[in-house]
Amino acid sequence: AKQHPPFPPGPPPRLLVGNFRDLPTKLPWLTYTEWGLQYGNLVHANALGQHIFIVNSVKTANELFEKRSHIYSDRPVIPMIELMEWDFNVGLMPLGDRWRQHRRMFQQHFRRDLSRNYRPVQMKKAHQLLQGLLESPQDFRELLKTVAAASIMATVYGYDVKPSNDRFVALSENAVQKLSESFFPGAVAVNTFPILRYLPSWMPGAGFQRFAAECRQITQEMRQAPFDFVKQNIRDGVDSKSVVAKLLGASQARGRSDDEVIQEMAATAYAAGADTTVSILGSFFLAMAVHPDVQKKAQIEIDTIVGPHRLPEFEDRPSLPFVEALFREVFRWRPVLPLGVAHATTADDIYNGYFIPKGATVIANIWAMTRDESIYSEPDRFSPDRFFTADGMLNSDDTVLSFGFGRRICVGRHNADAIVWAAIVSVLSTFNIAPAKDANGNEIEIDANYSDGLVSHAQAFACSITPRSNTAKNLVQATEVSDM
Ligand code: HEM
Repeated sequence: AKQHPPFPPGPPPRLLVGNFRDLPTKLPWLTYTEWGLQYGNLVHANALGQHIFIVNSVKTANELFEKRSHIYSDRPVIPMIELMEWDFNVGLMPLGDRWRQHRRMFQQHFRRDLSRNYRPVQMKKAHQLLQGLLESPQDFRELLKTVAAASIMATVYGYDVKPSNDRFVALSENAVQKLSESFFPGAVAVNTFPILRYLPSWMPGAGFQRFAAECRQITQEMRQAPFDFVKQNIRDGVDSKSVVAKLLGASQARGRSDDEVIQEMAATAYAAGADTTVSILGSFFLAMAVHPDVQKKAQIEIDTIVGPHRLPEFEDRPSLPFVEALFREVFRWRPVLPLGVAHATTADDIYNGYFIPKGATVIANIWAMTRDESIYSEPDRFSPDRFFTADGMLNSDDTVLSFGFGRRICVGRHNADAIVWAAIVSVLSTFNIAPAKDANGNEIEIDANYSDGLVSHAQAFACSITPRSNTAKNLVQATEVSDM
């Protein structure tokens, strides 16, 4: 074998299995962050011959994923994804023409300037969230799922999701659920290190083949059903604005039939955008329930700028710096995908004298980056004030690390940014979020544990959600009337 520079430091490998047994299966980002403190900003591990690199600082992430994006933009191969026919998802695709075509299609409809077109519909969905909170505040978690699904379905398919038991949402949830089930057994290690799927003992048997066949059928239906809905609407002359309608129009104008790619792209928007949005909004509710002082400060800002007679609009955003800082802090405090989505290398590389081979899995430990004490003092504390300069101006730290890096950076981020801001500002302006009380009137302490998995969620917690005032209540009710 040819000589190469050393690998970066990491936990000492064992005979044959390497670090396989060191790989954490519970909240792995915490262990990786400890490894970072012990070994450095770039940690090397080796599981059964697969090289894994963990990037623990923003600086190293920028050096590798951004400046050397020509090397660090592939995805690790996941054979089971293909078996289930989930490989239509651009986020899981290896680099190549197919990825480029899909990514371009997303780009064309979700880039920053065009994302503005979706704002009215997103604000409307945020207002529907308010109506839901008024009617059944105890169901807020379900309502967050609805607002996330509804904003994407409206944008992509021009489809208005029903408040409950919506058939397209059920189809997609089912398919996404199957996808995450497929990550078992050994869930987290497998999510993070897809190569482990090659392990003979984990090789799926006939049961798995049946499971895969079932998945294929569901994902097929998930792509087809809402797509047919759009086609029907186009024939009826009632949809020209949804992403799918526009893509179909453009492809027809070029005399092409791109139905399949369009279906795939649309279904991916849901798979990538719904659960992630639910997670960040859940963290917002949690943060507000435990930090009444922060909530109050944001509400005072909104009251001062927007006044009591209307709800906030996107145009208010630049005038609401504290809400902006709060928005940034939610994303920092609880990054949605604490380990991002794994990248892979397409060539050998040397960084700071260390060797990173072609085909390695490279993980952005976003959790560690958001806990970096040299940038964020007392990182576990929820404090929007950290985003202000000494003279009270919003600072320039506006990169949302939660959206990932380089050529693979979240292609829906402008859309996500808008719906999350719209929901946050709308809720703050009209509701108070507080811990729930028990029968004796004592506050129930909130247990803020987070789930494992690619997308991490706050586990169920109770909170009290009440209108801030009668005026606020009236405003919420009034939006309902105008939507009818
Ligand atoms: C709060 C909401 C969201 C978060 C936190 C989030 C986060 C992420 C992250 C971490 C990645 C991987 C980046 C990397 O590889 O470095 C990603 C990729 C992606 N996201 Fe998002 N996302 C969100 C919402 C959305 C929405 C609403 C859409 C669609 C409209 C979307 C579409 C995608 C797609 C298609 C990819 C794959 C890109 C590729 O591999 O080339 N995301 N997202």
